Amino acid sequence: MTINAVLIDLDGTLVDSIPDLAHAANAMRLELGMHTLGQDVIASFVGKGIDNLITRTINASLDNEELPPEVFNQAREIFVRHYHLVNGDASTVYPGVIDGLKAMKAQGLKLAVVTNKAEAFTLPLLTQTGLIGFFDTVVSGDTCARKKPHPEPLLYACEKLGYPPENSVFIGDSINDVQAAQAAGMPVLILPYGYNEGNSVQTLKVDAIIDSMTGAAQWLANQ
Ligand SMILES: O=C(O)COP(=O)(O)O
Ligand SMILES: [Mg+2]
Repeated sequence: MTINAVLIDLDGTLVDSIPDLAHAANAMRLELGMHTLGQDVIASFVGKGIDNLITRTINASLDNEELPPEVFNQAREIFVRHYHLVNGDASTVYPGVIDGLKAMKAQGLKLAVVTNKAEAFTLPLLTQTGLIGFFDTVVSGDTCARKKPHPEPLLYACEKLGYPPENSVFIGDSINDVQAAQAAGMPVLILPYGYNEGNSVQTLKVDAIIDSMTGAAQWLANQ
């Protein structure tokens, strides 16, 4: 297998962004007169983009039952206002990420971020964490018409990098990444420390579960 391009998820794979997401989600609940939720509960709501996180946080449930439009729009305005204020402040780059990305670059691989996070939050977070310089392209949750688990953003990233899915790999942390990669026809590696909507990654059928980005770089070097 010849691998030329690596597509990488952001939240739960490159950056632990839960403290800031949970802060904004709870600030939204407080402004709406609701009690706060635990950070681990909010972490289980992350994965399908911000609109989904807002709905799940208001419902205090993963089931994502649709909110009346006026409730959703008010909640979204509050969440976005708070998340813009704190995005990146308490988020940290996971151990092994910088060395792993350096090793992938040294192997001559092209790198892309493919995240469900909206671009208005993705680019500042990648800039603030110093990660942006590693990537040849960034595909955010609102870059294409559809998000992961749809394959469209992955296929778009492949096109931008100039390599087909057969010569690309996806590295992520959740079922949304696995389904998108498999629908796009590319191998998928999973890192177990992120957020998989509250489920163990051991349940996912993937090419490999690898403990860090340096391990992923090693796996790529062995292909
Ligand atoms: O925004 C989300 O829900 C998750 O973002 P991710 O695709 O980078 O994990
Ligand atoms: Mg993720």
